Amino acid sequence: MLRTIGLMSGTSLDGVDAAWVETDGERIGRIGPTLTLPYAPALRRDLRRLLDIAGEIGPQDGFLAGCVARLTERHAEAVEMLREQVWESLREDTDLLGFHGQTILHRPLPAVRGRNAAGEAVLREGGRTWQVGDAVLLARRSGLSVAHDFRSADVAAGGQGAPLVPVVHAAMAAALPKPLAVLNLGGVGNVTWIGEDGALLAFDTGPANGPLDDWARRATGADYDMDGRLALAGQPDGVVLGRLLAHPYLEAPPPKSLDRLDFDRALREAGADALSPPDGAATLVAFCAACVAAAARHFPAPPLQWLVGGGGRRNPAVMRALAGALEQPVHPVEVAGWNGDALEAQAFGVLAVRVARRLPLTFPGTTGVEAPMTGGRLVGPLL
Ligand SMILES: Nc1ncnc2c1ncn2[C@@H]1O[C@H](COP(=O)(O)OP(=O)(O)OP(=O)(O)O)[C@@H](O)[C@H]1O
Ligand SMILES: CC(=O)N[C@H]1[C@@H]2OC[C@@H](O2)[C@@H](O)[C@@H]1O[C@H](C)C(=O)O
Repeated sequence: MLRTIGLMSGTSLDGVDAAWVETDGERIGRIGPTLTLPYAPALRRDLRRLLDIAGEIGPQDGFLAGCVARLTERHAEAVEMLREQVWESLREDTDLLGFHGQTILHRPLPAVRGRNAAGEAVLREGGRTWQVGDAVLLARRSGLSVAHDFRSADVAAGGQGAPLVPVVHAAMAAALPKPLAVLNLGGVGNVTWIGEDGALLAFDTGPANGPLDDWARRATGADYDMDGRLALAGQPDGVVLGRLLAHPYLEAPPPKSLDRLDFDRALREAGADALSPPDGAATLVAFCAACVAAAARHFPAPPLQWLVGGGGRRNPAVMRALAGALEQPVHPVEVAGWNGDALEAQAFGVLAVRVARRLPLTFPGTTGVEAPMTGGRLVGPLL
């Protein structure tokens, strides 16, 4: 087994999650400490701007380079701090880092020829997914090998490039009763369905906290709707919700995945901007839950239960809406003994070892690739 630190900077742009895990890429051994280092407001703002301009800039862009340097530095700090904690608690060091980086653009090839996930006609150009972060600098700063660039080989092979975590969900859920649905509610939502025979089906459900965070920021100036207070004070608007529910992404069969901004236009066109702050928040919460219910219609068989990870499980308005929209029991992943804040970071530790061992990262049932595919790249000292 290798001792890894997985590092995830998610679509919420709130900071870097880091987690220590011992693993051979297939099984999980000891699970060590985890931490989250938030980004300074200025970096958060600049990363948010990067998402808006990513389609128009190239890899040499000066603004991008400045952001990447600050982002990588924050990751290096997270590694340094976590290694200290691991040494204090376990007297262990680390062999390998799994560095996801920050997705600033995600436009995989449409799964259906000539149509994007929203059903709109598009030219079938080469697909593209872009995670930024300087793996060479992180390897130099830490003195460790770094696995990175986890998604681009899959997209180049015609896959969706996301989600990647399902194979790790399946490993963690080995002893749990199936069928099982594991839902991650980050900026975007994604679900992993695991069948009784271990079959995997995984895809992005729709927007989750992303639009809700943007809404809360405009309405209250806060980074997110703390404890769902705004949403719990409002009522979902039936007309706006009805328009959103007609979005073709919901009915489109998997494989499918989303960019953090993919629904912004649909939300504007549905008239969400005209709603009061509480009703707008309640409508976005209801839509997030309805997207998950729509996702369940693509499952081969109903799950026995839903395990929910990611920041969305901390929002009581979201959890209440999910319980109302889904037919099976909904629990935070903690009921299975998992850590819902660190799950993605832990997964990138496991995926890093899969990169090093050339084990597949993606599968026909997860990203739609034709056959199980390896991916990712390694830099730094040889293992
Ligand atoms: N107490 C809380 N009340 C309401 N919402 C919360 C709370 N805590 C976290 N959140 C939500 O969770 C979000 C962060 O979730 P998370 O860290 O899972 O996202 P991420 O990993 O960046 O996204 P992704 O999984 O899409 O990459 C916050 O932006 C916020 O919307
Ligand atoms: C392109 C990209 O970064 N996608 C993320 C995003 O955040 C949630 C959802 O959209 C998921 O598909 C994916 O992340 C998780 C970690 C994954 O790949 O499994």
